[in-house]
Amino acid sequence: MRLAMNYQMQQIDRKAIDEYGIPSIVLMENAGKVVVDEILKMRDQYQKVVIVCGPGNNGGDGFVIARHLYNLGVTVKVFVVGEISELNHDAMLNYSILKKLEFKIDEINDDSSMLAFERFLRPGNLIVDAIFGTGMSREVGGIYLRVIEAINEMAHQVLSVDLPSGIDGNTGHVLGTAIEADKTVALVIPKVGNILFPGSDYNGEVIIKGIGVPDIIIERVGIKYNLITKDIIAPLVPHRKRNSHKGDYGKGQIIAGSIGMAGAAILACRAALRSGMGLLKLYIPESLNTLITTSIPEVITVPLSEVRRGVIGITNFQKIIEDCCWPDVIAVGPGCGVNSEISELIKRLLNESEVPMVIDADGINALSKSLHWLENKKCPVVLTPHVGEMSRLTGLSAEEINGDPIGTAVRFSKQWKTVTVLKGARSVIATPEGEVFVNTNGNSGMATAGSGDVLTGVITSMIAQGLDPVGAAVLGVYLHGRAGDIMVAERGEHGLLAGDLVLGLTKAIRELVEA
Ligand SMILES: NC(=O)C1=CN([C@@H]2O[C@H](COP(=O)(O)OP(=O)(O)OC[C@H]3O[C@@H](n4cnc5c(N)ncnc54)[C@H](OP(=O)(O)O)[C@@H]3O)[C@@H](O)[C@H]2O)[C@@H](O)CC1
Ligand SMILES: [K+]
Repeated sequence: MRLAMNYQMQQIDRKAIDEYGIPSIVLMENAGKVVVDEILKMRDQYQKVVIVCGPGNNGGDGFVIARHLYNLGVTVKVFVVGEISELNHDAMLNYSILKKLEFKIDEINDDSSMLAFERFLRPGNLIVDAIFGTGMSREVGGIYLRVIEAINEMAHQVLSVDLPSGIDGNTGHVLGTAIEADKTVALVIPKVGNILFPGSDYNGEVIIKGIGVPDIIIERVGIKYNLITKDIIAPLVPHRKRNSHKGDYGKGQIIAGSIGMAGAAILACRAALRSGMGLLKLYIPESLNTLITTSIPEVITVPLSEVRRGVIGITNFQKIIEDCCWPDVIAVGPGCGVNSEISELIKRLLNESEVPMVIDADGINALSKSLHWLENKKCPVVLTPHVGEMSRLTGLSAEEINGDPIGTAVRFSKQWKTVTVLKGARSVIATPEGEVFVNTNGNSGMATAGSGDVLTGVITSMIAQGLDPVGAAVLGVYLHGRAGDIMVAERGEHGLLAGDLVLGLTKAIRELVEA
């Protein structure tokens, strides 16, 4: 599903209205009706609905909602923040209909009207926030700020129309203050502000509802951002034929592990095999061989001589490079440690190998000192940095990256021609062409050691099974998050281990296959 910024939503509206002749008032009517459907589903949770309207079309949606609820016999009260005379055309039209129905509509524009409004912010009243949507253009101030803060302080249940007022639909940033909604009905397609943090915390549950805009109009706007949903994921899951053998499910090569970090190698391998890879070779320092083969007998280990205890020596590189025509994919980095040997190996693999490469963890750290190596790469590269690693790659602060995760990932991918998986509570996958996929599943239990190694294993596995690097990254991130959700539902968030995610993976894949 596409994910829009405000201006793209406005382009969709304009195309629907001007080029396809769908009157704006019809779109507003549809918008109001789909929100009413959601309000009716909550019927046992309120006695009265209090609708707070702003000056634009978001407010216009609010008036439509009021009319339909009134028709259905629900007790409704309507407020306009600011001056009724400043309502825009369509909002004014719907306001006028309400007036003809002898609705009493009050303005909130001074201390006494503010006090009168606050009396409605009590238990039993559902507050509908129709103040601002995709037209938010600046920081909230004045009477708007007072209204939003009063709602946050006193209201018991709030439903936002399209976006919580005060959230920037382009970024998810809070423009001064914002409504803390329990539920948000996002219209047509979700906006970035419905999905990214901190906005996501203000949206509550997000419900996406169409309002009769044909898909072709949305496609013609050329949006490059996507929300990862099952409709994108389902076709990516590798098919398993009854009459098949392990060679049909790909061969992978993982270079991982060092003394003290053998677990990273084990987790990446388990995740790769548990998500369906046919054959896997793990290249490890020889002193880890016994430990690894006893922990995970299904993997073929290639023990390599060490330059010093637990670190693969440079003399092995020729063997790894010669072997690199064997697999369908190479992953390098989990638990390798930061050392000049691994840096040299990555440089040579980038220069000489033509199979797709997944670079994670210490591989990323090695690369961050010499990003220009990417200029000479012969293979597609997937990088999977978390915010700290992205900071090392770009020189940006964590705050700057968190403030613009999509922009950061897109700029990096375009500059270095990589598929970039910027991991976080909303992982962002960006392609060199500027396409973006945002993932929303997963939970805070997954913020645990080894979680990234599992993701590397899944993405590597999906490339081995024939997916292109972008598809593998998208499916891998989704499955990883879903595995976390499944396991947390069973065990709770606090004690989730990365190893649990490996178990969850099989369940997440099965869920998709059986759907
Ligand atoms: N277009 C369509 O066909 C459809 C749109 N739909 C609905 O419309 C919504 C978008 O409507 P919209 O474009 O009118 O913008 P909206 O969010 O109502 O606010 C704009 C108003 O707020 C004002 N304003 C902004 N920031 C402010 C601030 N900080 N403090 C004070 N004022 C501020 C701004 O003033 P201005 O910037 O012009 O000075 C302007 O007056 C969309 O989210 C969806 O709900 C649906 O009905 C389906 C059909
Ligand atoms: K709103």
